[in-house]
Amino acid sequence: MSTVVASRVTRRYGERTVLDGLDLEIERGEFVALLGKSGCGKTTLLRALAGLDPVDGGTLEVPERRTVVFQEHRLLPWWKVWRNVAIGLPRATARARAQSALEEVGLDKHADAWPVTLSGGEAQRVALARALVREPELLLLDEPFAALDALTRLRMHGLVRDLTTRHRPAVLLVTHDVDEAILLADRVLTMRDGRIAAAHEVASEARDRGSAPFAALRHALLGELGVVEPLEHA
Ligand SMILES: Nc1ncnc2c1ncn2[C@@H]1O[C@H](COP(=O)(O)OP(=O)(O)OP(=O)(O)O)[C@@H](O)[C@H]1O
Repeated sequence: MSTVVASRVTRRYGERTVLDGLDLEIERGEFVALLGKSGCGKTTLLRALAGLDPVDGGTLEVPERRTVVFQEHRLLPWWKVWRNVAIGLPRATARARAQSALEEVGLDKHADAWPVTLSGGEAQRVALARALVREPELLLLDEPFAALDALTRLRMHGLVRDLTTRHRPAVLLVTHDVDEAILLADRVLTMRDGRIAAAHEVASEARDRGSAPFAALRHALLGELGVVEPLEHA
């Protein structure tokens, strides 16, 4: 069963058509990564799915319980960490639920800290806890690791994989990082001319960075993105 069904979605900014009859389905519990050249409309699609921006045409079916993690953590500086996680939760259980979400991202000891005292990676883990505490059916990730250093990013990949395997939301990850897309997603999509141009299922062998399937998929994706020439006999 699909959690997300986008059908013939269009979005225009003035003369420019950014989404042009786009179709997309995401199954329940499926992790989908979306790649595409800068400015091709990835964030526009994600924001439409989040309900943050309208569309001009087509239909969108998305679950009520959906949350977004952005590139920047967007924690409120005047609230302690746990309160940031607990925003909008019923008061009686807020602290306990926030605490357990923070435990899941390894930050329960920071529950009473102020956001300003956290590192970039820690703040982004709090943002993840804040998203997951709501038990979303759809988790939208808009380049959430892009601003992190390489080592922290790798740790975040492991964490996100663990968390999504445990909670099983449908996930749409917008990223520029081809390796990240392959390592995290069940399916990698590329976007071009306002539509999904290609879809690749990721075989479990391809999640090994040293493997031939990883290299082949990486090359195919970079070819689709116009970064390398496609292999003639791929
Ligand atoms: N509010 C807006 N008003 C006018 N044009 C916009 C607006 N938001 C986005 N655009 C344009 O729509 C196009 C798609 O933008 P979008 O942010 O969705 O691309 P993207 O694929 O996420 O890019 P990037 O990878 O660089 O983040 C761009 O050309 C952008 O300039």
